[in-house]
Amino acid sequence: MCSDSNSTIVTVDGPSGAGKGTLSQLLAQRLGYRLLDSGALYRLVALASINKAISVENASALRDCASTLDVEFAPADDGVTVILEGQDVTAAIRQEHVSMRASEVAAVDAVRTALLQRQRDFAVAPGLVADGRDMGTTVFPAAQHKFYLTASAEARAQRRYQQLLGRGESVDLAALVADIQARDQRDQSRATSPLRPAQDAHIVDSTEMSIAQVLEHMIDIIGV
Ligand SMILES: Nc1ncnc2c1ncn2[C@@H]1O[C@H](COP(=O)(O)OP(=O)(O)O)[C@@H](O)[C@H]1O
Ligand SMILES: Nc1ccn([C@@H]2O[C@H](COP(=O)(O)OP(=O)(O)O)[C@@H](O)[C@H]2O)c(=O)n1
Repeated sequence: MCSDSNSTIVTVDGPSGAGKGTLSQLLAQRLGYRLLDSGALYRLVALASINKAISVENASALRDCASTLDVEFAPADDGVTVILEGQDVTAAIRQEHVSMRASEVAAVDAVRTALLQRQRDFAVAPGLVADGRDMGTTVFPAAQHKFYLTASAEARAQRRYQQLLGRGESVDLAALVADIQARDQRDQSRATSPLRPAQDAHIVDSTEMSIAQVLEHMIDIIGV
């Protein structure tokens, strides 16, 4: 199942704005584990499909796009630089229209299948923190520690709003709430690997918790 059986896997799934990326990065640093941002892979397929004018109905072209993605994740001072076909797309893949397209291409079966082994290959010793929607259910069902991070839709939209403003993107809060609801709905209702907690996941609702509190709670559960 895992590409390296000496790898301890921690999965962090949940809806948009729940804090998965932030907490996964902090956990990976604290534990000395590698990080998989699986959402970035779906965002890359989305951006590549926009650049190549591939429609979301064209499953075979999307599959080809996903299976031939020429991507590099390069460590940087402020996180990770994402390079697609030689271009730095770190900021481009976080734009709101790319988020929406990502959830559309993520509903295409052939895209999910094409990305499966690529995600599993991230597992190396001593461990991996995997951030996404189906890490604990489909990609790493045998993971040792599974989390499902959530928060109220209002809190998640507010967090995302502040985050995008901070990056200098002009955003409309009402439109953002609608986008997040549409993505949640699409992610939860798709046929393959829908967003839902794994049976053995710890559910953490961070609506009333700070980032530091969530981190300590997760570390307590992992028991290190
Ligand atoms: N518990 C929390 N309290 C306040 N802000 C948070 C909390 N968790 C995350 N955030 C902030 O919310 C925003 C979205 O978090 P992020 O980790 O990108 O979520 P996700 O990966 O689940 O979409 C970030 O700006 C992050 O700093
Ligand atoms: N494991 C994953 C990760 C992301 N995705 C899709 O990719 C989109 C973007 O994921 P993301 O994790 O970068 O998004 P945010 O939670 O950061 O908003 C999601 O809305 C999902 O549709 C998925 O289907 N499966």
